[in-house]
Amino acid sequence: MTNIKTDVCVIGAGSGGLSVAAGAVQMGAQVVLIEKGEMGGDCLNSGCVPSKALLHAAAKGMSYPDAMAHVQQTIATIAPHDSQERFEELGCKVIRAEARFTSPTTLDAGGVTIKARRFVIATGSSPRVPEIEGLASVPYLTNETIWGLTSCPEHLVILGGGAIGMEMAQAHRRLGAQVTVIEAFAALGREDAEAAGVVKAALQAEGVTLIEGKGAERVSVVDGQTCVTLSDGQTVTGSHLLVATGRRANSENLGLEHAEVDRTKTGIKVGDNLRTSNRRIYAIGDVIAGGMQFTHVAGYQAGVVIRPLLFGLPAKAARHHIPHATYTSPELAQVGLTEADARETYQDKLEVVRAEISGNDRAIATGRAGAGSGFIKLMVVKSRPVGVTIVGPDAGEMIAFWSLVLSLNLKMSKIAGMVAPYPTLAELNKRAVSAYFTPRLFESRKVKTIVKTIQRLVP
Ligand SMILES: Cc1cc2nc3c(=O)[nH]c(=O)nc-3n(C[C@H](O)[C@H](O)[C@H](O)COP(=O)(O)OP(=O)(O)OC[C@H]3O[C@@H](n4cnc5c(N)ncnc54)[C@H](O)[C@@H]3O)c2cc1C
Ligand SMILES: NC(=O)c1ccc[n+]([C@@H]2O[C@H](COP(=O)([O-])OP(=O)(O)OC[C@H]3O[C@@H](n4cnc5c(N)ncnc54)[C@H](O)[C@@H]3O)[C@@H](O)[C@H]2O)c1
Repeated sequence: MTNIKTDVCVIGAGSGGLSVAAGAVQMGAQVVLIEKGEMGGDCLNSGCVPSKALLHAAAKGMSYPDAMAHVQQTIATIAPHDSQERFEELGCKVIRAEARFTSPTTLDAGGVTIKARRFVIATGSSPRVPEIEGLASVPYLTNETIWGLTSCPEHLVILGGGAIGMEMAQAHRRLGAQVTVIEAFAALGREDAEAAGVVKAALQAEGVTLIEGKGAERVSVVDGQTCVTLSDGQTVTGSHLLVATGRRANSENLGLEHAEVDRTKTGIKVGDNLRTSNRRIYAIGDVIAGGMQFTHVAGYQAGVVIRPLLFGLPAKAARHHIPHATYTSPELAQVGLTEADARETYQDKLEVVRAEISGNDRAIATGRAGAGSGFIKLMVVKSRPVGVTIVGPDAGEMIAFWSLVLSLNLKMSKIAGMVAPYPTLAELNKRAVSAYFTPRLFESRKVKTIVKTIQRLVP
């Protein structure tokens, strides 16, 4: 039995855990990093990276085996950055075992007892498989197993029209599969409804069948095909079933009861400072109850907890400037409040301004400005943006600019100082800001009177 004493012990070597470990060790702390599965976590091995690689391969028209080879190649290229070797070179002690707390200050990992001044739980999440009659006894895929397919499914039935469901639907349709998405409520239901509508229409135009507002009641296998019976009695039969109905925090089996760390059904409870009910233990990333489950959020939170972990300084995680994007074509990106949420919060104080992709010269020149190609929408309150929605080409790239705007709480007049090179999609940002000033400048009697007066006076 080995005993280790350390400054910081990080559980989980995924997006959040790796960032904390790298930051802490490079600033001089002793760090133990524990991982029970693959280094790199969900994002590298079964989430962001393979899904974006598959979407790319599908857009390029690759064959299914070539697309899956591209997925594996992409993972292999990025993997060294997240590897045990790299983290050991940085100075971390890496233990490949399952961690379990044994007391508020100690945990066990594969027979090693670790006592740490501070712990960071970054154990992520797993697919949430709903309780549907028959589901447990049929073969189904999740984001963890779909990457093992070697030939294109004939008909992929997807349960859940969230980010995973819609990205996988488009990729598989483009790779040649028939695809049906079954969504109990509304597909991309947390997004701006109008922007989600643009994505849904694009997928449907490519041949994806989208069934909304009907839950799956029963699943069975008939003649080797998977048969899903919906709440209205309709049946959908396909060759493969992908379950993409949300995530479940990996907060069980951690021995949290021994560590005096409180959790709810949806994950570990933390305050704005990301501290759990045990003041020595922090939690970041997907494992947090009610958190935003994205890689860049886990990374951002890692940066936030470094302050109290290493310097004993207070720190607070903000949410209002955190963007996210769904990488379908067109992409859908959001930061801050959607129009519906902003309307509820600010009512008639809210101004919404927008610009259409169809009017953007770069989009026109590159054949991406057709009907239904998308838009940018700014939600403005007292001359400051409180939310931005972009649906269209490269929306995920464009939203980063607005994250800075919201983070600095910039006024529209300041943002108007930005100049985008011509011709770029980024000009759309400027166009939306102009739309805010157009009525104030071009439709104002007061401005016209002032200009006329000055023109009479200047020599
Ligand atoms: C299909 C899919 C696509 C996605 N696409 C995107 C995207 O495009 N952009 C984006 O921002 N986000 C995306 N996400 C979300 C993103 O993957 C997660 O938000 C991110 O990985 C969370 O990071 P994390 O550090 O909290 O957890 P993870 O990266 O999952 O890491 C947790 C690690 O902890 C380990 N672990 C768990 N329990 C223990 C234990 N007891 N002991 C030791 N180790 C343990 C796990 O094995 C795992 O390696 C996607 C997710 C999925 C499923
Ligand atoms: N581009 C990205 O950043 C990206 C991509 C994929 C995943 N992710 C992250 O991973 C998370 C999980 O993705 P997800 O798509 O699994 O979850 P999700 O919560 O985004 O969507 C799940 C969908 O499944 C539906 N659903 C639930 N139970 C159902 C049932 N029984 N029958 C039919 N529909 C049902 C829900 O109404 C919901 O629309 C995302 O919320 C996001 O945080 C991010």
